[in-house]
Amino acid sequence: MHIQQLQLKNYRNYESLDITFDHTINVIIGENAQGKTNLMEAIYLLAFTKSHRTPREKELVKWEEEYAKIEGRVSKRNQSFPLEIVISAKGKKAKLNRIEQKRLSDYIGAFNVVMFAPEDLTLVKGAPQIRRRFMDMELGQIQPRYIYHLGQYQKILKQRNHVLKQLQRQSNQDRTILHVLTDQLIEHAATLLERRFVFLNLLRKWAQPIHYGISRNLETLDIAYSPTIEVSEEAKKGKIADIYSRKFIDIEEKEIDRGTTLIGPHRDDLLFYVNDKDVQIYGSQGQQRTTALSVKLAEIELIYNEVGEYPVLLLDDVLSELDDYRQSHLLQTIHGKVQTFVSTTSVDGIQHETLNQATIFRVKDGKVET
Ligand SMILES: Nc1ncnc2c1ncn2[C@@H]1O[C@H](COP(=O)(O)OP(=O)(O)OP(=O)(O)O)[C@@H](O)[C@H]1O
Repeated sequence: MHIQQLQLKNYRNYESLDITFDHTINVIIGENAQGKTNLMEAIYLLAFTKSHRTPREKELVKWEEEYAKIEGRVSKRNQSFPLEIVISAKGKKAKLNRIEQKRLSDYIGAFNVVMFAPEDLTLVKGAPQIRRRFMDMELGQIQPRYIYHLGQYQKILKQRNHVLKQLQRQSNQDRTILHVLTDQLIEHAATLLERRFVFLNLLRKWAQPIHYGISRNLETLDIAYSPTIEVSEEAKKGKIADIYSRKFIDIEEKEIDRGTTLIGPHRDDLLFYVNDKDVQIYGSQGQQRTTALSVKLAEIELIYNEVGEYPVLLLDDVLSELDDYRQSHLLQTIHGKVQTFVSTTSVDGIQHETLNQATIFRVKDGKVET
């Protein structure tokens, strides 16, 4: 899969841009605050319709302008098709093949991207929501239906929390609505959990040999899912739903007392173990980095296996953060098969072979020169 062309109109600090990319490696060089990450973000946005760094879409529109437009031409399975996102005060429109898609799940998945940015180095160490977001984004792009269930789950969760808050204030109220919402929540929670278990199994399968290789055969990696209920990873939706039902009955008084939903996929986490030790607690910074890199490289293979084509890889300001050995490993893994974008302030710290193979773009004040 490749992105062949990118056109921007009033996007961040780009007034107007039209560039074509190399199918192998594209290196984007520029001083700080010139627009390198903005360019990566625009490619990411074409895949997910969302920015990787802000939930506030207004920020993406160039200051003093009314709207931003991001267009891309992508080739997948020997076919080329256009993607378009327009953001304005009226909201966001996403077009696939020039046809507006009303539901996110009809758009996401057409173009697959894996981003590795400095904040991904906190995948292991950071807060649980970073790991949940990672699972949700990756699952969403290989199984668009997952996005539908996630959206429904979040909507019902909000309503349920609202009802729990009302009951907290006046606990002798009728609980019928709470029970209806609980059943609806369980339906989607069980689907999300079942799909996360399958995803985790695949991620583990691909990440383990990669981690072993990057650590020069010194470290084994394991990844575990940490749910809020006692359930086996092999459990199917029906069984998971039963366990949730029983647990919700058990904790009903506690939930009313706290005024919030205490169990469910929105509270789950992923745990990473290196040589059987929890790497979040005991891992060195190097081990945490290696784990994050292994997981990202595993995602590339996972998408290839699920979708049948390699995704586009965006390395925003991270290549020079990796030592020579990790860089070589990464470059060997992607060589000749993954279209890659590397952004950096300087070529120092980037291996010469990478630069020899690459097309170089220079970014200055929202303009790009090749
Ligand atoms: N909505 C916007 N309208 C106009 N300019 C914007 C907007 N949002 C961000 N910018 C500008 O974009 C620039 C930042 O670009 P970007 O984040 O791509 O930097 P970068 O080249 O990746 O730099 P660094 O190496 O520091 O990460 C800043 O000058 C910022 O003021």
